[in-house]
Amino acid sequence: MIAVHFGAGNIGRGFIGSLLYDSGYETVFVDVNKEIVDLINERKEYNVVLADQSKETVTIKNVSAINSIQDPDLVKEAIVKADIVTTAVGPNILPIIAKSIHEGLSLRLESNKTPLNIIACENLIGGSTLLKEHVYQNLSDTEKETFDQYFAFPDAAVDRIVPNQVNEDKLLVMVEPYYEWVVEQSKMIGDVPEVAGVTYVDELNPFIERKLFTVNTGHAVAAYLGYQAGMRTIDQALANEEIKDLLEKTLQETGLLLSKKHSFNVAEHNVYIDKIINRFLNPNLADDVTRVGRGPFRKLGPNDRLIGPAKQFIEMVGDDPVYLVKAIAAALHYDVKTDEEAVQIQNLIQEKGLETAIMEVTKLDQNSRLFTLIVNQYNGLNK
Ligand SMILES: NC(=O)c1ccc[n+]([C@@H]2O[C@H](COP(=O)([O-])OP(=O)(O)OC[C@H]3O[C@@H](n4cnc5c(N)ncnc54)[C@H](O)[C@@H]3O)[C@@H](O)[C@H]2O)c1
Ligand SMILES: O=P(O)(O)OC[C@@H](O)[C@@H](O)[C@H](O)[C@H](O)CO
Repeated sequence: MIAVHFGAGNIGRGFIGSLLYDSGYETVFVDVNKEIVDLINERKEYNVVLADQSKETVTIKNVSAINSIQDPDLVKEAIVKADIVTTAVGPNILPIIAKSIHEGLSLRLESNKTPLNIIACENLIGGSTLLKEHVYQNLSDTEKETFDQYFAFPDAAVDRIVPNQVNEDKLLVMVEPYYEWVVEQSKMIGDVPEVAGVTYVDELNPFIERKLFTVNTGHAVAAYLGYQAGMRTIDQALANEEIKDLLEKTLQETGLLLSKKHSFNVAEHNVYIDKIINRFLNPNLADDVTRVGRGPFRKLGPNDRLIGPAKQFIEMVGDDPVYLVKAIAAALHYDVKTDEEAVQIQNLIQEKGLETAIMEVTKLDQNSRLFTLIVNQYNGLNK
């Protein structure tokens, strides 16, 4: 069995590649990072180390890699032979890889008319659906019908904290022991691929919202407040009782929304929240606040981990989301010079003013309740 995986980065090697190997796949990584591609091809294996006291090491074998800048034709040929295609490149890169996927799928139709699932393993709601939209962008109606007959883009939720790697061995990845990969089976085509550790569900929305609005909302709170307080890592940020308290209160807000919207059992959800906070406290991860806070433009997007639950909290709970709004204001203050999106937001605020910046980033209506709450919080009126 052959898996083609776009993105041989932290989650690609440390999570998806690892589960694919466990399931008997030969994995072909596609990446633009020459050093990583060359090393994978030279060694044909890499190590994954668990970030706990055991420091257990697993060697991932049966891997190769293609440099999609140097060898675009090899990417297409790999897609022709693939039994599954997965991605972990970051939401902003999906439109870029869509071109190779489109070309690969078109070539596949000439010689291998078997069903294929393409699964985006990114932190966003409807990631595979978005990828499909980009792949289908320039197809005629007839081509779309043919693609629909053979290809599917089931959405997924992936959860495993993989920090930035600072190892001498450039292929080694240190990962937390915990992981969860949930895939929407109702949107799949053909036989369901056997991937160890994947949970197949009929409806993904409760799972992706539970993950994004707990793990990633919580992470964002720790990162943006931690950064403001001068902390380097997430566990250091949470050693500060005030930040930990704000994190817990924010997750109570998203928990209230999630329980109401998806009829989650409140006690069970609280156990989930505690488990997530304990994962953040793992001192072996040393997860930089700047990795977790990266890309604030995306993270302040209308359906992402901060604005998404805050908007829905107002609509469904019928109250003001106090702590989510504090996190949003902290994200608007995030001014890391090496983060292009942070620089973009700070420039917007300076050049066009706070209100226009909030509208452009969050797409909120300036007459909405949430917009007013954010402006007041940012200006220090809501303590
Ligand atoms: N790291 C985590 O803890 C974690 C956990 C769950 C989900 N995710 C999600 O996984 C995705 C990847 O995150 P990551 O932490 O692994 O980032 P990363 O930067 O470590 O990996 C991304 C990889 O994509 C590659 N890439 C960039 N442009 C490409 C292109 N055009 N074609 C092919 N490859 C390309 C990069 O070279 C890099 O190797 C993101 O959507 C992230 O939200 C991350
Ligand atoms: O990957 P991002 O930038 O969307 O979010 C940063 C972190 O919150 C994220 O990578 C988590 O570590 C991950 O989602 C845990 O499953």
